[in-house]
Amino acid sequence: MHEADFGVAGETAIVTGASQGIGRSIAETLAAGGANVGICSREMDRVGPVADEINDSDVDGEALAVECNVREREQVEAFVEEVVEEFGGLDIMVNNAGGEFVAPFEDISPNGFDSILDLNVMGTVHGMQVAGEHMREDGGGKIVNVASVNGQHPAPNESHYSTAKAGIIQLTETVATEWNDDGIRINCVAPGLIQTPGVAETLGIDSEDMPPRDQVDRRIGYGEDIADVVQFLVSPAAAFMTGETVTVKGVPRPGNSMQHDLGLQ
Ligand SMILES: CCCCCCC/C=C/C(=O)SCCNC(=O)CCNC(=O)[C@H](O)C(C)(C)COP(=O)(O)OP(=O)(O)OC[C@H]1O[C@@H](n2cnc3c(N)ncnc32)[C@H](O)[C@@H]1OP(=O)(O)O
Ligand SMILES: NC(=O)C1=CN([C@@H]2O[C@H](COP(=O)(O)OP(=O)(O)OC[C@H]3O[C@@H](n4cnc5c(N)ncnc54)[C@H](OP(=O)(O)O)[C@@H]3O)[C@@H](O)[C@H]2O)C=CC1
Repeated sequence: MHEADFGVAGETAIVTGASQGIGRSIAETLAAGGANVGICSREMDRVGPVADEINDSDVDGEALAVECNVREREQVEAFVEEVVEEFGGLDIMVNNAGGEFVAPFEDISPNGFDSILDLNVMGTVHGMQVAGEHMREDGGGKIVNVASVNGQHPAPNESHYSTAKAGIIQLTETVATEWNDDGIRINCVAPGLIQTPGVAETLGIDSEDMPPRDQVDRRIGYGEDIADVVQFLVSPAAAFMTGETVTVKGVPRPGNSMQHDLGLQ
């Protein structure tokens, strides 16, 4: 009998942008699955407590928090090095840190457009290249990049962000073909609207009374909806998947009454 293996126990993972939101959910989920997690954000005061919470809990995985801005190559190199030294290797890299502001195309300055490309695309490039070097030396690994449905479908006032997230999808597909022989699987997750502090800040959407996860319509997503798919993608169960983008958006946009109520379709 075949039994599906979604396990990550004993592996070492890095999750960027894990002081809150989707990244925090991914880190907590992987740690609960027994992986040791290196987590970062731009401020130790914000990411440190997440590591403390994991380490004070009864999950099997341990956490190490490091202050790191993913837009700075040297900081990413130092972050990855510290995690490799602490936990003795690197098996999983989740490039989650990202963000946006919402503005019409004509109002976005060159520097504004560049800041979103730099954070989302170059932040992912740094994470992939630095982690990839360690993984190649160790005989392989798994990388998951966090894109967005905005990289797949047009939406007004998201030109910079959609361009960046579409770039992440192409980056995933292209590098997956290059690093296959190194034993590195690279996949991408494209979330729909997920309830996070960043969404509350950027879009003003804070759905406090969330329906349960087993209800697919009339709700936006939980961080755990993305974390569970990330764990699948880095697990042995996804051994035959690389270069793929998995969309996680609940009921397809035209039918999701919650997203309609929020004025998003
Ligand atoms: C139906 C399904 C739909 C799903 C939609 C889901 C969408 C969710 C997307 C998410 O990513 S959620 C998480 C979002 N959270 C955040 O993005 C955090 C909040 N944002 C920020 O912190 C910042 O905007 C940034 C993205 C991190 C950029 O930071 P940076 O430090 O690089 O920016 P600044 O130095 O402040 O500015 C650089 C440049 O950008 C211009 N700019 C900034 N904000 C705006 C704006 N609102 N409108 C126009 N331009 C803006 C700013 O003026 C600077 O340009 P110059 O003035 O120097 O030319
Ligand atoms: N929420 C949603 O609906 C969707 C989100 N996404 C994507 O999912 C990812 C996470 O989004 P979400 O959880 O909503 O975002 P949040 O804004 O809630 O959290 C973003 C996280 O990234 C960290 N971060 C931001 N910039 C940097 C940086 N330069 N270096 C290191 N860390 C950084 C923040 O930490 P700190 O501020 O402490 O540095 C924070 O931990 C992003 O890539 C986003 O684009 C995609 C589709 C939909």
